[in-house]
Amino acid sequence: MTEGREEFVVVRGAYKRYGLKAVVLNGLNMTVEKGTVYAFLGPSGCGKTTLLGCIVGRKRLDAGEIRLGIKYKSDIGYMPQEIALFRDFSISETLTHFAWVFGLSKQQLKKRKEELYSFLELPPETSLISKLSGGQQRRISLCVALLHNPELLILDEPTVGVDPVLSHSIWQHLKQMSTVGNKTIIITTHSIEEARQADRVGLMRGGILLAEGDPKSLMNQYGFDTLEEVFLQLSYKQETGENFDIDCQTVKNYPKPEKKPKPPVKIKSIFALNHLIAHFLKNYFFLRRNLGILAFLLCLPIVQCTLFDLSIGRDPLGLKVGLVNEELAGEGDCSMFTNANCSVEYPASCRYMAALEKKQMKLILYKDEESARNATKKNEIWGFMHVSHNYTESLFERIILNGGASDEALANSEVDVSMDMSSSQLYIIEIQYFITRFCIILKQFIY
Ligand SMILES: Nc1ncnc2c1ncn2[C@@H]1O[C@H](COP(=O)(O)OP(=O)(O)OP(=O)(O)O)[C@@H](O)[C@H]1O
Repeated sequence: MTEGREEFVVVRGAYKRYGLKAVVLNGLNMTVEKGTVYAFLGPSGCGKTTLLGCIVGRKRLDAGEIRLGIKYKSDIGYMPQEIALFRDFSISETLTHFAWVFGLSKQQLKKRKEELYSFLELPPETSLISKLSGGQQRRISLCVALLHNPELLILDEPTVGVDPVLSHSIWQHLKQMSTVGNKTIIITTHSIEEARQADRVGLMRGGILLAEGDPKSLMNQYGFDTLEEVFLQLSYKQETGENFDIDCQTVKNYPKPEKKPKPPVKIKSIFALNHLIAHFLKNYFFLRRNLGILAFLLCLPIVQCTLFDLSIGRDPLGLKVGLVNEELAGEGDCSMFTNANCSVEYPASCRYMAALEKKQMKLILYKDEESARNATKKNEIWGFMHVSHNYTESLFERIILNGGASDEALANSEVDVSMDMSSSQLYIIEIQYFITRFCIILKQFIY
């Protein structure tokens, strides 16, 4: 520890495993001071990315503690190892989207763009991310992490695929950010040569930090001229030491706290307008380039509504329905009445039956309720209706009370008509008609 420097990232007794056996962090301790560049060195697969994921709150430790000098996720600039960019966007669209995510104003974005473009040597703004080389994409990813000038920068192998001159310039810029801007930076790298430029290095292997300190002191302490030799020496010591398991597959006494430690950072607020706009912009940029998908998305609700209406939105056709018409003494023969407009002679139940037949229901007459019920049980009909003997009378009473009614309302009125059909039967009708209609429409599409 350097005297007078504040601890900014503190990891104590960090444990993390995937599944039950693959222990990746095995009680790791690490300290990063404010305003320094910390290089995190270790062989591939030793758990560097996992630890960084826990620091930024993407992953959770099984046990241990991480303390940060910041509270919120938005104070971190994180460049993941994988290229997490929208491939369909141009560079300008990508930066505009992330500027909204970070809540930058137009002027701030313009200023940051000018600064970052000059030192990262980025391609023209209109270039599509998908058309850039791997190294160029990584530089855009780095640019995004630096965009909001965060207090803590976590960069997972930022210089992979970048030429040595640019890599040197990136390191110089990061060092300047830490000394002038008092920013704290953690970088993972495989390059021991690069790591020498850092203020402090952490050498990780087998789920723990073998050593940490400033590169020169480490080399002095172990009596070597290069960090590589220091690392080799420490690795050798670790392997020949007791209780060392190279793959960390079995760890005795793996801690099992009652609760997993909480992530070290929180989000500022669950709802933020700038995030909503960023999300909207993301979709807008995407759809602007994919007009086919836009057309499909616009048409989908129309197609869905049409299909829904065609399949279950209509009246069932050809439904066999029983009818017990007490008004006509169970005969249901309407031909003996004169069917003239406004004829008081013509029974209302006859108009009712005519209206149902117009709806293409097949009316089957039954003399009494008993026989209609039996037919329903035998599934000969879907259900039956019961028209009471004073249907016309009560209907007229109602019409007089309501001050008159149209002929159609009269015919469609359901006064005193009971329908005997269980709700499960109604559901079956709906489903049956839905399937039939759907199959018909599908057939039309196929042929
Ligand atoms: N989600 C996961 N599920 C299971 N195992 C995982 C998962 N993520 C990582 N691992 C394993 O954990 C170990 C550490 O992975 P991690 O990515 O942290 O290593 P690393 O040191 O960053 O490697 P590299 O330098 O190659 O990027 C690896 O053996 C990896 O296979």
